[in-house]
Amino acid sequence: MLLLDTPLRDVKLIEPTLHRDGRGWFAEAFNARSFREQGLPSDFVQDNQSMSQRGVLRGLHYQLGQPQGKLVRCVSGHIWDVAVDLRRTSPDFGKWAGFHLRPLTSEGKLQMLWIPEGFGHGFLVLSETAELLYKTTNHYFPQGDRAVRWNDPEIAIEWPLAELDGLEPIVSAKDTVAPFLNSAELPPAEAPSQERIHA
Ligand SMILES: Cc1cn([C@H]2C[C@H](O)[C@@H](COP(=O)(O)OP(=O)(O)O[C@H]3O[C@@H](C)C(=O)[C@@H](O)[C@H]3O)O2)c(=O)[nH]c1=O
Repeated sequence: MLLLDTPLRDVKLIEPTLHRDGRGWFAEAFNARSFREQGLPSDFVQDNQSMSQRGVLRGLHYQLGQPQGKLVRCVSGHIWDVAVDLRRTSPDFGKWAGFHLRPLTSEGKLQMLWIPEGFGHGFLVLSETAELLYKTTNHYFPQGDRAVRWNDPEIAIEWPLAELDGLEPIVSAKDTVAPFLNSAELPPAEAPSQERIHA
């Protein structure tokens, strides 16, 4: 398994070893021991799966109280995934990075994105449909469910909207009215690792 740095500190691309043979390929998409050895969390508690149509834009989401680190994998279609650093004390606060995710990269690699607790997460679907699988380090906590506006000019994410050929992004009612970063209720300054609730 390879762990690759990205322009955002602590956000990593993960490439599990892919074993090809005459039947196709095999990979350990997640191995708790390998994750621990690389200094990554291995105690994921929830697996989420979502399917979206072309043009769907979900985000930018995060949770207060029970922050979620997310291990994101696109298992069908093509998405552009984005992480925004919402850790107030981080030198990268407010910075974003975007990643094209597909079941396999153009070089035939399996690639996942690790987004730690304290980041906002979103994605745009560029194919007719796309399915996302992601593991989380904490359970869904509806009372702490929060979003920052996907097109906040202060964050200035360069969403690849031109790839939608004129289609307007499809955004949930909740995400359409999400606050901008300057008025959003953000996670506490210190990562509350000891307060993480894995009930
Ligand atoms: C996220 C989530 C939602 N739900 C329910 C609530 C609601 O009825 C329905 C759809 O929820 P949402 O509109 O919040 O789904 P969605 O917009 O897909 O939210 C997700 O977006 C991406 C970008 C993330 O990073 C995720 O953590 C999550 O926030 O599913 C759960 O039961 N468990 C969960 O873990």
